[in-house]
Amino acid sequence: MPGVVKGPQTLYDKVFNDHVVHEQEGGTCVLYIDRHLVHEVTSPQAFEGLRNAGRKVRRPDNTLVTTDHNVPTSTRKNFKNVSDFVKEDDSRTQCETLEQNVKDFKLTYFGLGDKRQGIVHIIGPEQGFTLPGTTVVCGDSHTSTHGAFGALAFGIGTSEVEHVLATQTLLSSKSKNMRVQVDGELAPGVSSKDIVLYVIGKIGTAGGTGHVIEFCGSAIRSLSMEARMSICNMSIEGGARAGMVAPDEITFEYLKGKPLAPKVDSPEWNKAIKYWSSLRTDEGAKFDVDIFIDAKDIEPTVSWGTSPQDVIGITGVVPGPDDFDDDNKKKACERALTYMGLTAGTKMTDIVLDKVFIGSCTNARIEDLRIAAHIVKGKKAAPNLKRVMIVPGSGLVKKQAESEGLDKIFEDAGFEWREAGCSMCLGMNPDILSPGERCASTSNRNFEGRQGAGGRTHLMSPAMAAAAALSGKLADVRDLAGYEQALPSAKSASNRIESPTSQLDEPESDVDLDNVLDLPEQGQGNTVKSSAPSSSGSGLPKFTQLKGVAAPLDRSNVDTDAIIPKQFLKTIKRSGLSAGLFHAWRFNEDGTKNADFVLNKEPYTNSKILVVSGPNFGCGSSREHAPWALLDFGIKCIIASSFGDIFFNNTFKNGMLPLRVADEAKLRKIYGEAEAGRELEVDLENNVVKDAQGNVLADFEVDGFKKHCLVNGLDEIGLTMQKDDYITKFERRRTEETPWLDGSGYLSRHRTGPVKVDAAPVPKTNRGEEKAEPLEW
Ligand SMILES: CC(C)[C@H](C(=O)O)[C@@H](O)C(=O)O
Ligand code: SF4
Repeated sequence: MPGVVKGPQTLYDKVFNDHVVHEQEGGTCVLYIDRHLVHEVTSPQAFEGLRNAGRKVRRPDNTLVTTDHNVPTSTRKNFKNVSDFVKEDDSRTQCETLEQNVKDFKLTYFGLGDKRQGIVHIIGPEQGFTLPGTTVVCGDSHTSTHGAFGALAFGIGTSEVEHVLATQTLLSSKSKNMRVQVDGELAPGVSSKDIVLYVIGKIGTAGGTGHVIEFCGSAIRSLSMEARMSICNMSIEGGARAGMVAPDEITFEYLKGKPLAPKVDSPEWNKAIKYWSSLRTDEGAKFDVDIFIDAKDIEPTVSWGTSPQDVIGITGVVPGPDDFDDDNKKKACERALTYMGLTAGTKMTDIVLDKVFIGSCTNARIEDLRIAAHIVKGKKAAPNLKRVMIVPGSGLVKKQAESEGLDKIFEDAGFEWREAGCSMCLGMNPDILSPGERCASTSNRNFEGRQGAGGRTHLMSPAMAAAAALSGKLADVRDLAGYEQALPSAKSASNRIESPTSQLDEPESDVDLDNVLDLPEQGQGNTVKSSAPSSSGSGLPKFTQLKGVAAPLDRSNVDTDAIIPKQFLKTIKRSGLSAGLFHAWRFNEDGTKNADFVLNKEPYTNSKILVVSGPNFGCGSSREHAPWALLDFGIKCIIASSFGDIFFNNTFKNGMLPLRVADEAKLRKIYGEAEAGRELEVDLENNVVKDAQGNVLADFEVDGFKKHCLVNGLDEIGLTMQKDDYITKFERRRTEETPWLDGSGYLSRHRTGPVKVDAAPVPKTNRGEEKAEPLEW
């Protein structure tokens, strides 16, 4: 059976195995994708790729599009269209490009004129687009959010967005299993955000690399779906591409009445419940890593530094380099303190703030807003704060909050009540921090410059952010009278947004609905005409040997925000991105080059290779702009002890080689050569790194299939399309076994029923059970 583990299986094993279309020797699988979410930042180049190759979107009915990152959160009262509404040229171009693509490829779209618009990870669950046991992807690292439903959900780069649009599959190999078990009762004032910050503090931002985390234990089971989503959302901050929670009654209750979930009590619903109930880890299943946490050890937790692992309980003090053993960590701590303008030993509650942001895909759901409103009711924002923003995660969250009067509570307290979008989580729209400003934020990343160049972020829960807004400093929510009632107990956690059924037939869309269908024409998909030839197996320049200058970079945990900050993500092209490479490090504030940064020094201005001293290079965001920027600069190979999973994957798609050298001594030797300004040679055919004289410095391993593609310059989409028969067969079976996954259920006036695939009946086995022949790539 392809990809199937013999014996007891984990939740992840089950969902993965159920989606294997085909497995080839070496473990690379064609994995079927049930749900594809698309937004404006990571899709333009993917649609362009489809157009250039004359390819179609294979399953428009399983694709849902919205705009969230670039959108202003100012009032939409006078909204007519994005062209007039979005004032920044590059943001507007991205929004307009998305709408053109939606029209051309006939996709379901929630634009700014539609109440269902919102952050992509909020709208999927809200609509029932996210369902247990599905595979969910998006060109966005926080796709891990959807794992809260027992879905296998992970972020992908733009090349993979194109791959999914074209084939409804991805090429993937099995990850390892990691279990994070949190048992016991949470102390009053402690919420799911504190759990996940605490976990990341324990395992580190690379702790989950190469793994899928299953969150379990009594503390997790007691949480609402909203709270579970906040936890899975931040799995990526713990290095894991995906986090999962086994679906249960709380999950099923949440899904009842959601527009795209099967209709409650219908035969489909009953069948679905039976299947969903089987999605739990078998007794005795093996985890590669096990972490046990006692819920009572967790206190309200906040971040002090510039990595999500830099966290501490609110009663603690800012740590200093002496608190760490590891050299890389000492250096990182020093850097973080300088950036954050903090002194070791300062009490966390003495840290004075400039702004508070309650929003993002981590914490902008209705439950989050209810908690924050409960804390601030009848009180006022501290006078020292320049701004307190509440940004609901979606139009529906906003509507629901307004129906409960939460907007009034916030406005009476002096907070701003905004429209839905990503907003100050990363500031691709006008909501940003000014240099040096300090913000209490319910978002997920505290990277340098994340909320605005020079801005300083402290991560925390909505309850803690609300408390901070009242005191003007970081604050302990437990010092406020009545705080216990703000945080919902598990029993009261049925915060379902009533399904806006009327909107199904009458969406308030700003796109011409006659051009927006939700179904492919009888399995044809929607093609945009192009004179270019369709699929072929080749496409990228070949990578065999690479000889050149290697630049030493003395950093650890380099996130992709640092490799290329958000302002450079507004392009709709893949080229010209070197201008943004390491922007905050390479350039001074006045735009001149920082003479101290390695890539500005000779001979490194011509580097072809980057050697990084610390681990976890390319962690965080899924932006493929990071490898594009490196490549545009001339860097084709990065050598480090470890990499963020999504970045690692993205580099291969661009004919680049991320090279893992785990052996510390060997990496130090390579780094030494780079420091001395000597050339290196990376010989992929023989799997070795050599110095300029040809002496071998290290050997390395690369996945066989990935190497094959690099050495031969193969295009994975073309290769996968050659396996169309297998994909079609899988889809037929999917229609038989999980019919609720066909068709998206929107715009019923256009619907004639579920997607019909003229399938010969297939035997009722678990999907994926059929033995496939190895792919001959
Ligand atoms: C724009 C997108 C690629 C990015 C991500 O992948 O996470 C963004 O959502 C972020 O949070 O940095
Ligand atoms: S992390 Fe922030 S920017 Fe990224 S999807 Fe979530 S809200 Fe948007």
